[in-house]
Amino acid sequence: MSMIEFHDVEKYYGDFHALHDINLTIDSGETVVLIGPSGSGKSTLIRTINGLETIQQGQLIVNGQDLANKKTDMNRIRKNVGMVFQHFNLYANKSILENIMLAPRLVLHRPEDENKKIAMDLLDQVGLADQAPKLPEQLSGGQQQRIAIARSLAMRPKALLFDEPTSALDPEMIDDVLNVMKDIARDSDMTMLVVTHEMGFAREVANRVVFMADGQILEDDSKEKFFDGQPSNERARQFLSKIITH
Ligand SMILES: Nc1ncnc2c1ncn2[C@@H]1O[C@H](COP(=O)(O)OP(=O)(O)OP(=O)(O)O)[C@@H](O)[C@H]1O
Repeated sequence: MSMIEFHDVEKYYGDFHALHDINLTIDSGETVVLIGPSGSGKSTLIRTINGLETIQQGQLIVNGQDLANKKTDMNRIRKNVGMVFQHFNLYANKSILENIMLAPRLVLHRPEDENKKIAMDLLDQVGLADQAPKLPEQLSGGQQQRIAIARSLAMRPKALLFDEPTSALDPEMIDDVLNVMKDIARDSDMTMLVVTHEMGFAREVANRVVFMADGQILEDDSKEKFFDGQPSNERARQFLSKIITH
């Protein structure tokens, strides 16, 4: 079953044509890595999926709902599709535990005891149970990003979108975050779309690699074809050789 379907999607920022003729289907449970040069439209594409950006043409179906349909309930989409940002976006004046418990309490009306148990289990899963009472600023960037992932998971979404989750982190913190993401990809039936230049992550857990440039999808391959058989698109090949040698 498909979780996300783009059909002939076009997106403009004013006169600027940011997404051209996007056709992409992501099945439930798949992990797809989206790569491409800076400014190619990766963030724009990922942000259309939970309605942070609107599209002007084509059809975008998420969890069976057509986002162009005015009757579509965006809150329901966002309950099912979580997002992890480059800069964590934690609530600065709330404790780590409260950051995780807030949305399930307000949106899902999850009972307090159950909410706390789920939050503590998630903190344990990301290796940060001892940080529960602290404020975000007392944690490192890598720890904050693991909290942001736990916060998304607390909503029990069907899909998680990651927009360059490790690119604001010091190098020594990147692996801890990637390991949490790899565990989710391997051990759950979550659908994951990940914008990242971390090709080790793609090699280990992605099902597919999608390459974008100039607002278009130029390559959409299985991981095996992308890394072993080489992408057929020349720009994708060049991009791959650059990021892997650097
Ligand atoms: N709100 C906006 N208004 C106008 N133009 C925008 C807006 N957001 C993005 N753009 C433009 O759309 C293009 C695609 O941007 P986007 O952030 O999606 O690319 P990206 O591939 O994610 O880049 P990066 O890897 O640098 O984050 C860029 O040329 C950018 O300048």
